[in-house]
Amino acid sequence: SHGWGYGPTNGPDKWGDEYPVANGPRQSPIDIVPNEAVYDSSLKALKLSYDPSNSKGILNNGHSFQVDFVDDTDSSTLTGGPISGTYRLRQFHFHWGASDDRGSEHTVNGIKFPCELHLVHWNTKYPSFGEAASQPDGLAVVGVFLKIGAANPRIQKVLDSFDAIKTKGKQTTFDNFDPMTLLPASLDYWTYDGSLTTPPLLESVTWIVLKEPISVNPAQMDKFRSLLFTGEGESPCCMVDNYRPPQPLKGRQGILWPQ
Ligand SMILES: NS(=O)(=O)c1ccc(C(=O)NCc2ccc(F)cc2)cc1
Ligand SMILES: [Zn+2]
Repeated sequence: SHGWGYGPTNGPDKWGDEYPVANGPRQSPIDIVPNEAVYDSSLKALKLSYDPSNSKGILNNGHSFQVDFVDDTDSSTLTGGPISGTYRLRQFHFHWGASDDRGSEHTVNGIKFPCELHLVHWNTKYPSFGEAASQPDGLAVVGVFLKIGAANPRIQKVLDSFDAIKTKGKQTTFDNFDPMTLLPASLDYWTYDGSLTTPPLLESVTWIVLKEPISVNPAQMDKFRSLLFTGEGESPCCMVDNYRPPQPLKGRQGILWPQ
């Protein structure tokens, strides 16, 4: 079974064999300990401005599913917060567990959430996503925790597309979706310098993790677990537990939060 994944032979503990940066100084995710967070009055409020017409398609990439956005103009951007300049939205995706007791990548005081949303943005001072991904200030990912609670009507459109992308490599159109509708009421956040949480694990991400979770109900959470890691015609393997566990802080400045 060549290629990285989340199984016993190709999972997070094995990634360092092919991607030595896995043991680098600014790896993600991490455990967030609010009481150890450092106050930083220089931080600004997050400014997210998304154009729903930029949403393009939804894809099962064999590790998660992602909703891709047109990122050839500054029409869906992230500014403010801990970053300077303008970062463009490229895609969003999720990580989740086989059961509600796990699934998130970041944890809070060691607590795992059942799911975590990542909105991936790249710094427009670089010519492309791929170029930005290799720069220390190249990417900014907004992380949002999902908890089990009331049904979330906003996420239903995403879940309703799953029948069309059940297996690895399948994609379908996904028009006019505003990712703003997936965000909680408060944009209060923790931030730290980190990495991609999947290979190539590049240390180019300014992480911005929102404090307030959004909710989904158990049936909606089960819908995530109906996707497959495997391709059509392969013996099916449920797409679950596609999360990397927390990594060592390695002396990083604790989590900063805004005023
Ligand atoms: N879970 S996460 O939010 O940290 C994350 C976000 C994006 C990617 C990604 O784009 N990978 C492909 C990729 C990576 C680098 C490149 F240069 C090109 C493609 C991986 C992980
Ligand atoms: Zn992710």
